[in-house]
Amino acid sequence: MRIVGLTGGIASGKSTVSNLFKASGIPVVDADLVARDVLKKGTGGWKKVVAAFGEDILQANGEVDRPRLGQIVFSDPAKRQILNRLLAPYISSGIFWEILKLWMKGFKVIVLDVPLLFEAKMDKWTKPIIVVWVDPETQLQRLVARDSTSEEDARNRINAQLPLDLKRTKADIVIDNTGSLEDLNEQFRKMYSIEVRELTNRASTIRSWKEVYKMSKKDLQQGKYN
Ligand SMILES: CC(C)(COP(=O)(O)OP(=O)(O)OC[C@H]1O[C@@H](n2cnc3c(N)ncnc32)[C@H](O)[C@@H]1O)[C@@H](O)C(=O)NCCC(=O)NCCS
Ligand SMILES: Nc1ncnc2c1ncn2[C@@H]1O[C@H](COP(=O)(O)OP(=O)(O)OP(=O)(O)O)[C@@H](O)[C@H]1O
Repeated sequence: MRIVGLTGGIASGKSTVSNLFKASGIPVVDADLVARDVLKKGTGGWKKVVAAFGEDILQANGEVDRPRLGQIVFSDPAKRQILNRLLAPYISSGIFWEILKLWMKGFKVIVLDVPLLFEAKMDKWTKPIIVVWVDPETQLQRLVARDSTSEEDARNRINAQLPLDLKRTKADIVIDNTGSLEDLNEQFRKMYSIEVRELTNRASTIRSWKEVYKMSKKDLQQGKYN
């Protein structure tokens, strides 16, 4: 199985590119969705997070108040590190199972969409690595507009990740998403036809599911990605 890595900065356009992959028939494992599942009411992750952050982070129905928890951890690196370390084992297991399910269905190429691919050292699972880049001003504007948030909160969230310009230097393929959606579509089509389609015929990045499991234990489970 070939695992294509998809990453970038917050609101740089990873989900938008993911949707283009899905529309081309390539399945995507979305780490943000896995991270949501492991924080649902009553799960192991939920219990640990409530024990560490207190019941103030809960809504009346017992689910985590995500914007509230976000305000706390994105303005305080030490608290973010606590959250990362608590959730990392659950997220890594969740990602592992999603990959395994796709493997068992017989997919030869899948995309792993992880905002913190480099921070969590999951980049070594994936080849090629696609970084969706956007210029800083556009990134800020899109984040503020999408999440209806303040510029200060948006800057905190952007600064919680490795700089996008640094991620860009680690990429095999860079998609510049500063322009229009048509422009993005065009870049995707070119990249897809040149780079991705032929991957089905090349050697695998992952040879056995045991290897994926071993890696998920070793790196991500330690949660050292702050
Ligand atoms: C703090 C939480 C509750 C805020 O939830 P919210 O719904 O507001 O944001 P959402 O989960 O949709 O994330 C939006 C974006 O924020 C960025 N982000 C999320 N968590 C982190 C983090 N720990 N460090 C840096 N950036 C992060 C990512 O780019 C992500 O795409 C949530 O982000 C969370 O549980 N984060 C910890 C889990 C994690 O590391 N997720 C990243 C996937 S590996
Ligand atoms: N080329 C574009 N032109 C205009 N708007 C865009 C473009 N690409 C993405 N957007 C918008 O920018 C916002 C961020 O895009 P998207 O949600 O795909 O980013 P993301 O990298 O997945 O974010 P996150 O890290 O938070 O998951 C969305 O509202 C999306 O509709």
